[in-house]
Amino acid sequence: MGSLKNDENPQLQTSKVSYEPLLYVNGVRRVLPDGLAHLTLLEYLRAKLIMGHSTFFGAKGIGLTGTKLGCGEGGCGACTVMVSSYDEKSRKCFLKMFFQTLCYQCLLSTSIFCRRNACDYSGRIGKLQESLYICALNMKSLQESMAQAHGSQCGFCTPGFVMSMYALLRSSQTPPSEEQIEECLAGNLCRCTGYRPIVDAFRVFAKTNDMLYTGISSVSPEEAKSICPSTGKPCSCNSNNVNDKCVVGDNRYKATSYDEVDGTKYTEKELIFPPELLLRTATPLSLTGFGGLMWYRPLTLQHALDLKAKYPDAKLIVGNSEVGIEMRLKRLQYRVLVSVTHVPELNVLNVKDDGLEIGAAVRLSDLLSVLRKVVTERDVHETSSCRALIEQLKWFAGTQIRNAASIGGNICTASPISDLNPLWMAVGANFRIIDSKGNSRTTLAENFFLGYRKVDLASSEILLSVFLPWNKRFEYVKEFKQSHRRDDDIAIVNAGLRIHLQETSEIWVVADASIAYGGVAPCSLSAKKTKDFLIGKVWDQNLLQDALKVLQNDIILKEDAPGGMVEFRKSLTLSFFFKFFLWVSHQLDGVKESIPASHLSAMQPVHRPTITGSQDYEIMKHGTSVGSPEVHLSAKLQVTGEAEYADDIQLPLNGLHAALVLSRKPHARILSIDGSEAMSSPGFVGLFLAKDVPADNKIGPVVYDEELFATDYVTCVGQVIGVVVADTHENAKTAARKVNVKYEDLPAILSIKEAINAGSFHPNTEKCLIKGDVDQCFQSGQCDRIIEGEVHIGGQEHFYLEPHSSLVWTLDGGNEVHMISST
Ligand SMILES: NC(=O)C1=CN([C@@H]2O[C@H](COP(=O)(O)OP(=O)(O)OC[C@H]3O[C@@H](n4cnc5c(N)ncnc54)[C@H](O)[C@@H]3O)[C@@H](O)[C@H]2O)C=CC1
Ligand SMILES: O=c1[nH]c(=O)c2[nH]c(=O)[nH]c2[nH]1
Repeated sequence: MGSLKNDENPQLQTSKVSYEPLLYVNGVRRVLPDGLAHLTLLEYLRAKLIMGHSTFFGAKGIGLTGTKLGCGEGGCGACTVMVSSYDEKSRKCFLKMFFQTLCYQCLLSTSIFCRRNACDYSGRIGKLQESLYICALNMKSLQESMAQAHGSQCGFCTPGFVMSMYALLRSSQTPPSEEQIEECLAGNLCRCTGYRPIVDAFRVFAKTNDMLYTGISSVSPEEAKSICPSTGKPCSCNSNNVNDKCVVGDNRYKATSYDEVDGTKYTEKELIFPPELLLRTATPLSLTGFGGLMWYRPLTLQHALDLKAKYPDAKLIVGNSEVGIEMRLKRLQYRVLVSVTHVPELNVLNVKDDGLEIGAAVRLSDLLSVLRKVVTERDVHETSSCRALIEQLKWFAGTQIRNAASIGGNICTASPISDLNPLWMAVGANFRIIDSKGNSRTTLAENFFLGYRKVDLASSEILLSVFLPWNKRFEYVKEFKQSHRRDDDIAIVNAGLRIHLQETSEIWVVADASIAYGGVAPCSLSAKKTKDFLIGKVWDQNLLQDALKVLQNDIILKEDAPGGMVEFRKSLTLSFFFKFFLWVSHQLDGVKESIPASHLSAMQPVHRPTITGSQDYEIMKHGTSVGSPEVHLSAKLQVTGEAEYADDIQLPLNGLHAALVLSRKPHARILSIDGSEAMSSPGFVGLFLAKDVPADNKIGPVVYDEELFATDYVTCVGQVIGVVVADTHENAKTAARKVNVKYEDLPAILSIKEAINAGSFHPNTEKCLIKGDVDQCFQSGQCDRIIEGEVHIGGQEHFYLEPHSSLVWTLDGGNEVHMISST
């Protein structure tokens, strides 16, 4: 069992408390065996038997496969679980479910939940009523609504959506608004439905005019006539007759109204927090994991600092949303992890006379709540920075990440596209740093970021807190972020801008300024020349033009800057400043009058109204389901998490895992393949290459023109060269990476342009589809408009959800092969 070594904390030598890491899952008490600190909660929850790397621990897993492993990096939401926590401050012996208790389990080390109550999503509706301490009625309503509204298609993302929505409902005192529902779903991706049916399924629970669902319209009778009975919305069919075109049958899904599901019940019914966890005194923890991993959870700052002194290379973790990715996807190996989630000094949120003190382990969603409160309580001029942070946090990843990720984690990761770091720099935040001997120092955020993921922290130091000063009168702060999409996406360029103005003789003069950008350099970057230029200048239209010229030469992006889109990114830096200038000017008497009317729209924040969508279709009644919108047969299984996917099927006890050996070259000749290092890798069982394929190595859906395993040449990165088989998936992946392939590089053609120049065309180009005569059409003079130009479209990376996996077994001594595969 996990235990704190007594020499590390004398206080515990006499203590009689249990040191076992404990969690309750769906109300069932689970003690985590030691040796599993390398596992994620997802792995623990999903496994029926827990296998270590080449060691069978014999530990019993839970087998709750309703929670899915999707992207594994905190982007898709398929692994969402609900985690209940007890509010120590209010000292109430009952649980209140907060939205911030929703966590990405796949990124969190199991033991983080030792004093928390993880509520997984799995099992039938009936089963849920028994096993959950929560009011199952509303979970059931959500599931029903999701199924009936056609909100699940492949169903892989469905449990994650239901959990996000359920957490919102359980933590809301009043029915949530449509905006809140959309916000809570921003961290969940769906690849099939296009979201409309999902949002429709959940909108039932919003506090809105639910005419759509109840049929009781608030619109005038005339308007009501144009409401399509098929979609419930105004539509082109102009029908109000269920037998007309674009009309669904009587048995179409009638979504339940908020009143029908009795939305008040879930707030009335208290959640039960396991009494054992309530009474239990938190204990420091020391656990081990595979490969000599040591995982600590200190309860005091001193203990955390002692650990840092003892293990200078120890990684502090809070949300683990960065370290988890580094260890799992980037294969970085950290021997010692120190989870500082329970260190009080790192969790402070103190509103002081001169500003806000924020502990480094404070979660982003907790900061957001405090900032929202502060802006209602303090003078408006003092909270310009707070409002900028609130806006930026709204677009920072998804809610699940914001509930887990910490301020310090974001700062110390020093990502070049961090949303918050340019703001900390702009607002003049101070970072308080403490070393393992207890000496502390402060540094300006502006001076903290030294290079690519490099910060001003010695190995003996940790970030203790951030100090956010209140704003002065006529000090304005604004945030900017441009990403490919608004929700749950990383920035292309982001920025924090601050200006302090002083009024002298009816003109506004710049007293101080700070301009910081992300996404333009290896780390967040201050536009220092622009700042120097601005100070002392009069804030008017002339300043704008001159400042843009200085800025252009201040933030330099080379043509081959990593991240590409150089011209676009350069223009973003300027346009952010332009918008900032307008936004500030608009608040200044004597300046706002000079803003041309045509520029006013540039100040408006982007506002996306809540999603609406409708589908017009014709019901063709054939006496069968064909032609009518039936709930599909798997829907019930999918919404309850019972549907079994290839990855959910438990392997037989001695089942083996395979991982592919992939080409790392775009075009090369294979000179040799050496598997010796892989063979000595833990758990290795076999390596199979082209020469081992007993039949034809050629495959293809129609024409067999691809090699199963590359023989002499590879023609793209990721081409399959072979397969390694091992006792666990992790071991198979590790061994596959150790297969040493020697290549001779050959010239690679990487774009269509290069292919045209090289005359390199696909051999089957005679098979092409032609419709009409394009040249004749252009020459006919009948085209309204002819637009000419060139468009280059890059590859589109699909954000993966269901992993590609296959389960294969043989019968009859290998003569009969069975296979289940994700499609
Ligand atoms: N996976 C995802 O989808 C997303 C990940 N992120 C990342 O999540 C991070 C947010 O924080 P967490 O999850 O809490 O990070 P974490 O627990 O993974 O720690 C991140 C880094 O910060 C260091 N660190 C944390 N607290 C520290 C402290 N007090 N003193 C010194 N070093 C400290 C850690 O050692 C580690 O190197 C950000 O770095 C961001 O890059 C942000 C948004 C989305
Ligand atoms: O500062 C960040 N904001 C995000 O929205 C995000 N998303 C992500 O993966 N990393 C980060 N970092």
